[in-house]
Amino acid sequence: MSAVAAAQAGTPPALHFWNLSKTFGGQKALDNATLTVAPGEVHGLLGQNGSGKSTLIKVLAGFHPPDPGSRLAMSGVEVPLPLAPGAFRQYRMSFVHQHLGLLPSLTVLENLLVGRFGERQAWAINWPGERRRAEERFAAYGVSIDPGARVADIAPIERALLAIVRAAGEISEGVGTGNGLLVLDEPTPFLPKRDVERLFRLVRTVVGKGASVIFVSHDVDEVLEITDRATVLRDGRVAATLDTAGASKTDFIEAIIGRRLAAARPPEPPAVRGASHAIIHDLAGGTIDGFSLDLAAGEVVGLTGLIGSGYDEVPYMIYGARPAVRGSLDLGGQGTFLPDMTPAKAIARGVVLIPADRANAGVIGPLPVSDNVTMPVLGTRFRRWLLNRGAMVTETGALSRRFDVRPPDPTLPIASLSGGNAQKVVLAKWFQTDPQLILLDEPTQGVDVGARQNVFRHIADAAARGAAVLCASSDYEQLAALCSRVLIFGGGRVVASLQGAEISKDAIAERSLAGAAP
Ligand SMILES: Nc1ncnc2c1ncn2[C@@H]1O[C@H](COP(=O)(O)OP(=O)(O)OP(=O)(O)O)[C@@H](O)[C@H]1O
Repeated sequence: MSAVAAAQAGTPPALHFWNLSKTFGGQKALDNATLTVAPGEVHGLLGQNGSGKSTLIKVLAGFHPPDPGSRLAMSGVEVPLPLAPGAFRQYRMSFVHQHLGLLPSLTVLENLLVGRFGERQAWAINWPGERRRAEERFAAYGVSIDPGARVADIAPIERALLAIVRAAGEISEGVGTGNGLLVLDEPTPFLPKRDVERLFRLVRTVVGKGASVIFVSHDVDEVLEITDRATVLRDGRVAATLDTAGASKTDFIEAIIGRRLAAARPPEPPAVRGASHAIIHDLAGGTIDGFSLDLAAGEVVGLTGLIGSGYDEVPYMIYGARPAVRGSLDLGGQGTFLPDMTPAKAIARGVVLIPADRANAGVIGPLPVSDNVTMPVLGTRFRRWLLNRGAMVTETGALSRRFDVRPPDPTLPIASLSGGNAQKVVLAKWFQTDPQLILLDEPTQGVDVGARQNVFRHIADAAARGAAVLCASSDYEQLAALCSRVLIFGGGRVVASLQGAEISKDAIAERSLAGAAP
């Protein structure tokens, strides 16, 4: 039965939140929100960075207590709030977060059983029997993964499928009323587009077995493809609940950003200009086998390809964060042998890296935004021998406003910002140094459709001020919006190059797939 048909037939919703509010330090992250998920429905949860999506999920997981007066019912039965941590299990809920929660050094089977280690000693587990059960479980969900493989050795898509099968298993083995609810909190940004379809097939199998799914995402195309309905949050309130089949991409974007799409058109790619500014010669290491590139000042060059093609290793090797075995970087006439490069040397030469994994590599969570932002320019913030904290906060406040960080309060710990706003802080932190060479890895991952334009503008501005930009990304639309040249990798080498008017989302996709062909 379809979700809408079930709702009409009077079946109680799998989940019904109402009067849901959550206040942090006087600010409402959720403001009287309502969310209704029908049985067997895939329900999208969308909204700009900081709109309250994660807060809602964390209330459900028992991580945040909501404000008094908030109400929740599961399968028609009211549930007392706040939920205790872990209590979600007794309501047949399970969560898959972006980082999947797997232990890479353990096998697939051990990861499936890890929850039982608390109940039983490892020796008391019947491993051959469990392996058979795991194979049956994978087969029931149409997934093929070797239970004996180490999680570190399987592909990212297989890790995502494993995490979902594990979570779906927790639901089906759980007790309580209803058929269960699986929460997928941005499960796709680390996946190449080609693999997302496999993940969606699994989601359809999960709902086919009767469970409901909440799908949190910034990707409107994916939401249009996989959801039955979607709720859009804006500033903690519900801006719209849309029936996906009857809604267009424009309807979604308008509900998310509260204005028409026209204002959100990407900027024209900057034209190539100027003489050589950064020359990378014969870089090799990891998957990369001989990469050379001559970048002009003001040029934005994209690097892409399928997973495993090596394009995403290039920025880290130039920065000295991954070992190179040969190659050189000539920047403004000064040469560096890349096997000797270190991040400290790179920064001293005006090279900055904005990593994809910013939670681990980009910021120090417990420190205030101002401390994080000041790190690269700390030497300029001393007055006599004392750190001028007042200037730090004032400068960071101005930068936060320029980069549209919300809320623009430099004294907040960066861990309390939403994911997309933390990304804007990382950009502000490095762009203030007026770098010569900017290395980006998935610069708008987790950034909403509105703020994405802002990030593009800052990258284009930095290029216009004379920096050269190298941007590794699997988001072809983003590359088409940003770059004057796109290099496509296959097997560690550049296999195709697109320039100017040749660049489009479809042309990049086509060349990437061709690059992977034997
Ligand atoms: N622990 C916290 N302390 C203080 N404020 C918080 C905390 N967690 C979230 N907030 C604030 O609540 C608001 C909603 O944040 P939330 O993380 O729910 O947004 P989001 O929609 O998930 O954003 P994103 O798409 O960027 O992940 C933001 O203004 C955020 O700064």
